[in-house]
Amino acid sequence: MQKVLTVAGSDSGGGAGIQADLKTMTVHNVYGASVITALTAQNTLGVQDVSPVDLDFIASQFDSVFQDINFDAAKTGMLATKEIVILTSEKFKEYNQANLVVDPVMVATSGDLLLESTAVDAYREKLLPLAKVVTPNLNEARVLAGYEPNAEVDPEELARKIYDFGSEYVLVKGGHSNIEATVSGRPPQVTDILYDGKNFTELSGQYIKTNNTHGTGCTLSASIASNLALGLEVGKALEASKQYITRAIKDEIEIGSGNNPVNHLVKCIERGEAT
Ligand SMILES: Nc1ncnc2c1ncn2[C@@H]1O[C@H](COP(=O)(O)OP(=O)(O)OP(=O)(O)O)[C@@H](O)[C@H]1O
Ligand SMILES: Cc1ncc(CO)c(N)n1
Repeated sequence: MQKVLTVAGSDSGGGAGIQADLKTMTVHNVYGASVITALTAQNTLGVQDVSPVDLDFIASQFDSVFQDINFDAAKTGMLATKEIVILTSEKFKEYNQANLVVDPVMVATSGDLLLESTAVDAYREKLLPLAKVVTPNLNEARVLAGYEPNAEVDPEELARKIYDFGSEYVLVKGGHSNIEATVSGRPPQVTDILYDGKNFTELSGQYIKTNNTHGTGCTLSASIASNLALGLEVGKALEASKQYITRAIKDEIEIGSGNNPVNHLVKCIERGEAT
């Protein structure tokens, strides 16, 4: 069985972070393991508290899993502090991890901060050079590229600037763009752009008008890592993952009274395997 590692924070509410990643890996039929970087007290309404895990203990988790298990792919999510970004980069380098997907989580859907601002340089200098794919949303892309979070910048320009930090591919996600204002007469689409240093490829899917997008980014990056582990090349992995996240958003589930999570199990349900 293919094995995938997630290095991320715990979401007690179960919609994002480690919990989203392991569910997503499971429905992709790959084995998921985890290094937990931070604990969040969180639900569909927001993040009530955050406690980063002690740095030495994060290092112990890395050594435990890497000394025993060879991972076909890995992903990072919430890394919380500059020191955790640096440690994570060092461990991936030390253990020569291939197929690394970096989701540079900075802010939760609820608006709560999940990364200290001084960690951005560590992402640029240490982690991005090790990544196969980096998957910023528009705000994260602006910050990584050195702009203000709300600056009006062409996503292709952002992708070019981020590519220069050394990842093999950059996926700038379009989930937070003003989609409805840009469509005329055709079903609204949400488009992510993939850059490989030479060409741009658009990945489009149906836009779903909903606030229930808690965990979309985590779920997408866990799906990409799973598809890479299964042997798909990057373009095909992203196409499959885009289809999966669109279906997971569309299949709304009622969990709490705030921004509900996507349905990570949608693939299972469609295959009739969930029951
Ligand atoms: N309303 C929507 N309808 C359809 N697809 C969407 C919608 N919102 C986001 N997506 C898709 O979900 C994926 C994740 O994108 P998004 O921009 O939401 O990530 P994110 O902001 O990192 O997520 P998170 O809010 O979990 O941090 C992308 O493929 C994006 O196109
Ligand atoms: C633990 C965690 N990681 C990532 C996100 C981003 O959605 C979140 N809300 N919580």
